[in-house]
Amino acid sequence: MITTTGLKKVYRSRGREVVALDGVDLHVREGEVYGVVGRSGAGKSTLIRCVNLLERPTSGTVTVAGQDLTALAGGSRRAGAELRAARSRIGMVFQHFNLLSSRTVQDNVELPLEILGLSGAARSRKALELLDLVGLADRARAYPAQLSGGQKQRVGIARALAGDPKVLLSDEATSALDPETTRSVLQLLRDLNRQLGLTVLLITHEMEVVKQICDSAALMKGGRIVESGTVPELLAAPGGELARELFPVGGVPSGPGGTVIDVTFHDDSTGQPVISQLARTYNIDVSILGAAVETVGGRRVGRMRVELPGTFEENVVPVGFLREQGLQVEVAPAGAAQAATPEENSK
Ligand SMILES: Nc1ncnc2c1ncn2[C@@H]1O[C@H](COP(=O)(O)OP(=O)(O)OP(=O)(O)O)[C@@H](O)[C@H]1O
Repeated sequence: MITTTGLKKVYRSRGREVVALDGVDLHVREGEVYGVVGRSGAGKSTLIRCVNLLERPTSGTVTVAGQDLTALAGGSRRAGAELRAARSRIGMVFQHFNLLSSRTVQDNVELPLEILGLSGAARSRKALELLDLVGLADRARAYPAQLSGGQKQRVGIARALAGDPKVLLSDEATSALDPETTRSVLQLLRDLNRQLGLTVLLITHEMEVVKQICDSAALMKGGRIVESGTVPELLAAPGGELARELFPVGGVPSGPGGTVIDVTFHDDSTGQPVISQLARTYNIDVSILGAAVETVGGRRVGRMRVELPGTFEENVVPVGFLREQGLQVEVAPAGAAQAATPEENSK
């Protein structure tokens, strides 16, 4: 649904060059919620602004719903008619809501419809429908100053949906909200994603956002995507930074001579007594070093770090047994597992 290839953005200011995007290849599938995370300055805002061409990339292409936006005329200051039309099909929500304080809630939602040239009656009908969808039908006549932060963001979301977009971009939509309001706004985005088949690309610096609603995620550093994949894939990636941050599980090995493995299990296999089966079947002592079960993207995911006696070679069969039970097994990253060599880590 959204594809960028070789996306590069270089800002030039006062004779200095800043490479904000350094060759970003992003692929967001239709109907998924995709989160881009990274520290301040990683290039997240630039990326999202390049996706709807609010910022014109220095090079590379952006395709949304099969249309190459970079081929359309115009840019950040003055977009051509085709680009304006394409943009109206891409909704965007902002961290600070960007509502007009002098307009009522309903009039804020009607604004993009005015620009699209809808008649007064059609605008009003559509705005009320959208406010109902975000749970604010009774606040249509209120002004932004009379709303809570969460309600303001709901208005922002209703306004973003005015052009019936298939794609919604979210620029740190929950960063200004408290944790409880954050959860309810994220739940709304998830519901809209499912109900309307909306593809959502969001940027955030909060791992909780990825945990709660993302199907896929990417980690940005220095203008590049350094890790990406579906959330289950990321959780299973050995030593992956996103996996560690999404779902930290620690545990110190008892000493040298053992093999430390991280076992990840999903919905079906949570609650199965696989570790005791392993110990019984192979008559080995299994030490559990750390474990946790969490809900990530609406699915129950468990992770356990266990230590098996002996070298990795001696444990090939027990590891194979765990994999046959549908579990993802990776040799724990170096440092945790003294017995593991780099080759073993990549097995
Ligand atoms: N208009 C601009 N002119 C010059 N440099 C810019 C401009 N916008 C962003 N940059 C620089 O580009 C780099 C990436 O910035 P960007 O805002 O995309 O990062 P970010 O990950 O979104 O960070 P934050 O969460 O702090 O916004 C930074 O070094 C930033 O200083």
